[in-house]
Parts: sequence; structure tokens; C-alpha cells
Amino acid sequence: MDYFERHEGGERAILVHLDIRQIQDPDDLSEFELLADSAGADRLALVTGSRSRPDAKYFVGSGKAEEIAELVREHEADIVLFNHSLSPSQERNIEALVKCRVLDRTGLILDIFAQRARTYEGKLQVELAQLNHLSTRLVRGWTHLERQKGGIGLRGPGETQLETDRRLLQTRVNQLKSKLEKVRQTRAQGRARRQKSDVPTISLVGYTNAGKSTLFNRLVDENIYAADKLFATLDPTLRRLDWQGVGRVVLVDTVGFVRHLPHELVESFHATLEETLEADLLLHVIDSSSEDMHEQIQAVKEVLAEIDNDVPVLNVYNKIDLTDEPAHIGYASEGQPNRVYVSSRQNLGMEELTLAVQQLLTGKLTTFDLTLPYDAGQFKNTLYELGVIEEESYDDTGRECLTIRLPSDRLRQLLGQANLKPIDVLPLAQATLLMPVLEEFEKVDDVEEPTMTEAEEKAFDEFDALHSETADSEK
Ligand SMILES: Nc1nc2c(ncn2[C@@H]2O[C@H](COP(=O)(O)OP(=O)(O)OP(=O)(O)O)[C@@H](O)[C@H]2O)c(=O)[nH]1
Ligand SMILES: [Mg+2]
Repeated sequence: MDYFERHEGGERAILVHLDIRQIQDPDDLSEFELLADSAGADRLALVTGSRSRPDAKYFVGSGKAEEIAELVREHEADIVLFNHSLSPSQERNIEALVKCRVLDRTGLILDIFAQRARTYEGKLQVELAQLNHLSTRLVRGWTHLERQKGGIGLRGPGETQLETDRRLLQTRVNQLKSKLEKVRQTRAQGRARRQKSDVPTISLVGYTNAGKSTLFNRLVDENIYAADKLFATLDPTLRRLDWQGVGRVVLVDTVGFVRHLPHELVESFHATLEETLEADLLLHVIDSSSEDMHEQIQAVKEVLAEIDNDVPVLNVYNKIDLTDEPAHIGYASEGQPNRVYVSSRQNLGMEELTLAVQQLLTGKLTTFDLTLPYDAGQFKNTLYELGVIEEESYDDTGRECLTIRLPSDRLRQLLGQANLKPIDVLPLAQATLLMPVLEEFEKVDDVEEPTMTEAEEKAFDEFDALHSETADSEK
């Protein structure tokens, strides 16, 4: 996938980080250093400073630019990393001055993504993002691109090198897009299948380095790549598991969020976020030992809000082995668990996590007393199979009375499937206060047999959305 020469680990790097007063919430310096390490850079020097706004030519002022050039010579650096977005011309101007490669923040993150991409789709996404990033910077040498495509016969008379390169680039971009579309279709089908099989999906989301993959591995009990580096995970990784105490679920490990993810990356990782949206429950994994915990939680919440996510969230405060917090569950005012304190690495709080997840997934169990109509045998069988019947008896007219315990949403869903309509269904606790419970169902005759299940409809809608999205972006 290497369309441009990616640097090898251990490259000698000069880091540049300015405080730009115009830009609020400047990228944190320590995160930048972490990013540089993650890319495999050997940090030789750090240039800092502040400006009220970026310089048009070099981003930094010309004095600062000279200083960087001097450091490059002195340390024999291979690369200068900027913790900012540079325009193509700024990047070119600095390169000309310092006489080594210059990478901006977007380029740096892309580089890390490229190193970490493990799945086919992830690799396609990264390459597409790289090419998009590079297309605006297509002034430097691109002979290797030409070499790759053979070059001969591709260059029309009078056409400049630049135009040829642009054309080749476009060809490759189109290829990638159609490959990606295929992968996405396959994935949408997989999703539809999963929904039909009624297995709940749980996604691990959170800031980078929070410990998602560690928790994932712990739960899956299967080793996938986890390392003390940013973006140890790039692609959503799915595993089916039989979670003791919870039941069968699909677990999804996702790529870590970073503050100020470049917009082009947000786009190219849309599929990852969509996957997140699909879940029945999100485990928001938080590094509770981090000084930046609150900012990181906020950053994740913002991303989730951006993709319009209304899936229930359980906050998982991880790494309690580094804090004083004991393993426990925290509850929201409505009595639902909303946070749990664990250590994935030290295996603490896993029972609490299981309990909280179980409660959230099954919903709040409620007791209902039902009086069934005479012809509801099929419905009763379904309840039997689900194991939700606690008591059964007959009333004096010979109709069956059941006491069942299950989430009210689930009951509503089952009633709909059986074409039954409750005249009145009261939770037992309220009902006993009022009177001896008597509820009835009446058969609904004028309801048409549904042709598609809700899950199928949803899958179809998604499919359409994916298609129109791809079509739009190709215009
Ligand atoms: N002390 C401590 N370290 C942990 C714990 N859980 C994870 N870690 C460490 O934190 C680092 C990051 O863990 P990962 O599981 O790779 O984090 P991640 O959230 O998947 O990171 P990205 O995939 O980059 O978003 C690794 O060095 C883990 O060993 C924990 O409970 N306690
Ligand atoms: Mg990970």
C-alpha cells in the first residue's frame, strides 16, 4: 500500500509545537510526543513558541524556521514533525528551507494508521485517506508512482508530469473506492445477519490508550494485538462470545478516538463509527489514571454526539490498579448501572462489569400478570421457550393466567409478533395496590402480516444509505 515512501522506525525527528492563540484548545503537547513515539520517531529536539496566528509562508515565523533548519543540520535529522495542519505550500516552503522531509499532524496520524491497519478494509481506508491528503501536495517527486503503473503509454503528448500523476492518482482513488464499497456491502450483510440472529452487539469505545483492546482480550480470552502504543487497534474487530452471566454477544473493539482528528480521517473512518452505532450497548472505556481523563471523556462524548448516537452507554473506568478506587458499580438515579470501576490488566471488577452489562442488556425486569385469550397457545409457547413464566393458573372462566417477568419492551415486541394487543397491562407492583389484576388481550384482526421484520428494514435502510453515500462521494 505504500504509495509514498513511509519512514522506517527510529527516524531522527525534530518536533514543532506552537501555541496559536487564535486556535482554542491547542493540541496537547504530551499527546503529540506520544503520537511521534507511536510513529516510531526518535525525538531529538522540540521547538516551541507562540504566535497570534500562523505565518503564511512557513506556519512558524521566518526566525523560527531558521532555528528549525539549524537544528536539523546539527542533529542530522531525517524529518520535521509539526503538531499542526500545514497547507501544501507551507509544507513545501519548510522542506525547501530545512532540506529534509516535513510531516504535519494529519500526515503523522495517517502514518500511524498505516502502520497499524490490520484488516483489508482498514488498509483500503488508510490508503484512500493518504492519497486524498497527498493529492493536494502533488508537486514533489512522484516517479515511484509512475514506476508502479509502468508509465509507458500513459503519458499523453504535451501532458506534464503533474497531470499524469494526477490522473494515475485518480485511477487509484476510484479503484479503492469501488473495493471499499464491496467490503462495506459484505459488512452490511453481515450486520443484517447478526441482527436477525438476535445476538446483542457490544462495542468498546473510548479514547486511545484507555485499555479497550486489553479489556477486549480479557473478555474474548483470545490474544489479538495490544501494545502500549497509540492506535494498537485500527479496525473494528468482531468476536462472538458466550459471556458467562450475560449470554451470547458480539463484541466489537474499535479504534481509539483522538482529539482533533483531521476531518479527512473522520470521513475515511466513517465505517468504523457506523459499526459503533450498530451496537445495543456501548462500553466507554476510560483511562481513570490519566490526568486528562475529563478532557478525554468529553472528546469521546463529542464524537458520539456527532454521529447521532443514542445507544445506551456504560462508562468503564479502567486502570483502577493505578488509582485508589475499589472495583464497584455506580448507579444512575433511575437505578440503572451507569459506570463500573475495573482493571482489565489486573483482572479486577470483571464480575461487576458482567453484572452491570447483564442488567443493561436485559433491561429492567418487570413482573406482569396476564390473562390470555383462549386461542393464544402459540404465544404461551413462546413465553415458555424464553423461560419467563413464573406462575400459571386459570381463572373461573377457564382462561389461563400467567405471571411473567421480562423487560416491558420485550413484552411489547412479543405481543406485536403474536398479533396480540394488551387492553391493559400493569406491572404487578402497581397493580396489586389497585385491585386484583385482570388484564385481557383481544385478537387484532385487521393487522396485516408484516412483510419485513424491523431488523430487516433497518438493514435495508442502511444499505441504501451506504450506497447513496458512496455515489455522492464519487461525483
Ligand atoms: N495499569 C494498567 N494498564 C492497563 C490496563 N488496561 C490496559 N492497560 C495498558 O494500557 C495500554 C493501552 O492498552 P490498549 O488495550 O492497547 O488500549 P486501547 O484503548 O485499545 O488503545 P487504542 O487501540 O490505541 O485506542 C497498554 O499498555 C495496556 O497494557 C489496566 O487496567 N491497568
Ligand atoms: Mg486498541
